[in-house]
Amino acid sequence: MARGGGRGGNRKPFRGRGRGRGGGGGGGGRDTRTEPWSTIERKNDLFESYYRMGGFLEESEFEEMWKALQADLPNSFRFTGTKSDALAVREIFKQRYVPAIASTKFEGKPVSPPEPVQAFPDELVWHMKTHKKVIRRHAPFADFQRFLVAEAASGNISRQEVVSMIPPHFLDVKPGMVVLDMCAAPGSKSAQLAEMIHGDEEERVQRVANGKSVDLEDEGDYSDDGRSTGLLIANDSDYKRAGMLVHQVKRLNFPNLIVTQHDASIFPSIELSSDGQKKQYLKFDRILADVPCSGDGTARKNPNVWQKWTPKDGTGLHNLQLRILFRGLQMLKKGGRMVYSTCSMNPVENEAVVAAAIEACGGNSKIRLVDCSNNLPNLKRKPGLSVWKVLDTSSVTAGGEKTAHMFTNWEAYQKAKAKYEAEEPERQFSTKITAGCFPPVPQSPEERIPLEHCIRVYPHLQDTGGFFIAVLEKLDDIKIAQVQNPENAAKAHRSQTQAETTTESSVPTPAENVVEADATKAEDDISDVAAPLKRKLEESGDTTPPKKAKTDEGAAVEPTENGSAQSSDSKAAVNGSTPKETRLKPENQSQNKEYFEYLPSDDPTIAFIMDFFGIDSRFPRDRFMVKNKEGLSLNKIYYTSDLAKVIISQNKDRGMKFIHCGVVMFVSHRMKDLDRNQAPWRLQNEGIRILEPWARKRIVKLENKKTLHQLIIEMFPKLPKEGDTGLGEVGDQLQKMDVGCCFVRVEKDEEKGIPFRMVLSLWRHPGSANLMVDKDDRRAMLLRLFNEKDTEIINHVADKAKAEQKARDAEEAGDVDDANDVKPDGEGDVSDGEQATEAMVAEEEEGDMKVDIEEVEDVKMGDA
Ligand SMILES: C[S@@+](CC[C@H](N)C(=O)[O-])C[C@H]1O[C@@H](n2cnc3c(N)ncnc32)[C@H](O)[C@@H]1O
Repeated sequence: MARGGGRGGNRKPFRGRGRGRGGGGGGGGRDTRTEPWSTIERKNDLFESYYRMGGFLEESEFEEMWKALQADLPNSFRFTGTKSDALAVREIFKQRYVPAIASTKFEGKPVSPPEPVQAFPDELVWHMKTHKKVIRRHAPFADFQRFLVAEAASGNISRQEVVSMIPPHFLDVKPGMVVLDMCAAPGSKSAQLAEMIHGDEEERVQRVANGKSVDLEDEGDYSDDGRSTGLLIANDSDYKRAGMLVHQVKRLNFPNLIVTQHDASIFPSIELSSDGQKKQYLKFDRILADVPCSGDGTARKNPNVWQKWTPKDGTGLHNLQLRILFRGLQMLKKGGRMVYSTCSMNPVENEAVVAAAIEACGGNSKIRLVDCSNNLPNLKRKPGLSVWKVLDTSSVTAGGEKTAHMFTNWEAYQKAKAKYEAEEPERQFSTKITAGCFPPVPQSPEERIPLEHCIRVYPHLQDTGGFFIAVLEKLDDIKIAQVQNPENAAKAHRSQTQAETTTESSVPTPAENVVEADATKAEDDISDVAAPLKRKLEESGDTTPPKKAKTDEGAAVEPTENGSAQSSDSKAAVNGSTPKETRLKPENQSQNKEYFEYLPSDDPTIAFIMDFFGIDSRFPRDRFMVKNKEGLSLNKIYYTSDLAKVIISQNKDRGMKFIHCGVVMFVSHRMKDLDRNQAPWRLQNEGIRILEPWARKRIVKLENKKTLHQLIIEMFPKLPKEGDTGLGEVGDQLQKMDVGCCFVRVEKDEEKGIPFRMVLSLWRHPGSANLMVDKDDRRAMLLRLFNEKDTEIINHVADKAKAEQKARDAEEAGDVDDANDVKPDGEGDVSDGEQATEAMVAEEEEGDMKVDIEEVEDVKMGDA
């Protein structure tokens, strides 16, 4: 992973909230409770009755599952990044913290230590029973908690739920692939996908840059001098959640990543450069649709499920889920793979959606439901369902009476509804149930969709939440006739086949499990079979239908399989009207718009920087981007991959909502008297590891752990012009170097206690040197590399400035106003905070190279 600052770097965790299955319904929506989770009664009769009577599991296993669903969820996390780095951090964890926790007692009882989750390879995923609140608050876990916080902030571990880690594993992503994550916020799965696309890029680039050959036996496309040519587009329709996604993926320092904000069900077709004749559109090798869902599989951590579960959560989302899956299948390459997942156990949101989408695409000959029993063989799972029941509640407005009904097929539902409408017209039924919510009824064995290939993960199987995964492969192009209306296509298909097969289904239905609300039965019969379900429901329990897909002004232009433009306006599709041809509207340049402007390959600033650091000519000069309207290299210069550049350049004025792309590689070190092009630029931790293999100048080799320790704990240590610097091997090299930024290269050396390779950025001042790593990351490095948690970090410049300021304040006013204290490593953007400190040093040490402090302050307010 192209992380900056070795395993330190400029990564801040997003501190906003991101719980729940955003965009989903009441059950799994955001956790908005005010009362403590431990006091919430984990009971909901309707919820329990549906899963107990629905024939999901044998009775005894159901009891086990339900008990697990009511228990607290174990803590879990995974080690992230390139495999070698992740394994190194994992070893530190295993050697230092696991034994310590194993010997800990909490409230007099031994604590069960963290354990690797066997479903995942290489012991990279761990879970622990002790509740995270206990770990956070109680002394015996303080060191472990410090480790978790520091490594999460540094991006070396991701605190993610175990089941949420599963879908990317089934997607089988290889470096070089083009991947779309349709509903990506807050981004934990996007992070996994990005890591997979990245592969072992750094090792490969180092080999190429050093004149060695790339190992061609490995899978992946490394034609770009070892760099991964792959790309991830992470999308979310929700503005705020898309913001969370940006914060999450920024930490990855991945130049092959674009964040967009679109309704996934009408995700726009992405234009590639035209070949002069007809337009080319991007098709994806892999697509993940981790769709908004009711989230009833999250009941172990989400009290809303217990308090508000209603079948309407699932039925209300079925149509949106279907449209998203269908749109994904349209955009998939022939031969490509798509994963559909939810954290709901409800078949209406799962198998029903998968079956309806396959039918809408033209059946098994077009889309194959992949049998993944050999993937993640240690994952305990249950097969997908081929038969299920649909639960609905009807209500009588006047008395507020609500009754639950279970239906086994569409025809029975329609009959029951017709009967009620005739006999009890005041009773309101859900309008959301459609034919597609019911099990498919194939007309021939060939038509049967092997829904058992879907994967159900229940809470009791490996002590997790509940989850559903289906893996689909596109075998053939979807013809225009099918590119119309997924819901109507499925409905028409089901109506026809069910009318023909209601009495004799070709899919055997286990009679003993059927609880059928059939209009041919008397009302009393319905009451009998559904007795446990028939009850008055609290008004609050039957929530309004879940949030719908946001409308999207720019509707999609769908390139059909043969390349012509064909509308896929899915709103029209849902309404049953003929889809209109609509196009992305070119967006006006507005105040809020993010600008993505590429610099020309002969840009003089780039030429200067490349020369300053001696960057090999094989490093591309045409992928640098700035984020100002004028396209000027002012404060920050970003780097993106080639494909990201093509996509951004070709589509930014077509109405596509790009909200993030690029890794900050250089930030200007402004100096008043120097031309901008001649001013030295800072290497940013975000991009340093992408550039470093190609650098031939301004490289400092750090070999001793002691020197590293000193550079971490001392900010701005003195660097005398001659004689002993006190900075070990690094001091000698710095003495021979001009003022400006440089790479500090630290090679992995287990004997010396350096567990992985690091690349850090350092500014050489006339009289001092400073690692450009902020205090939090310095502390994280001390903990990780030296197991030191209390070592003080000395900032020579800030200490001096603070003392001077204090003296002035005392002299002038007496009272010191804390708010005006010099804050050398500001709270906000790390690099900007560093810049202010560097500015102070420059002013003091660099004399005539005066830093324009006002400009630096401007940068802090909002950089272009
Ligand atoms: C289950 S969450 C995704 C979790 C995410 N994959 C992860 O692993 O962090 C579902 C997401 O879908 C988004 N969403 C809801 N409706 C959508 C739509 N029509 N198009 C795209 N995203 C949508 C929600 O904002 C929410 O962030």
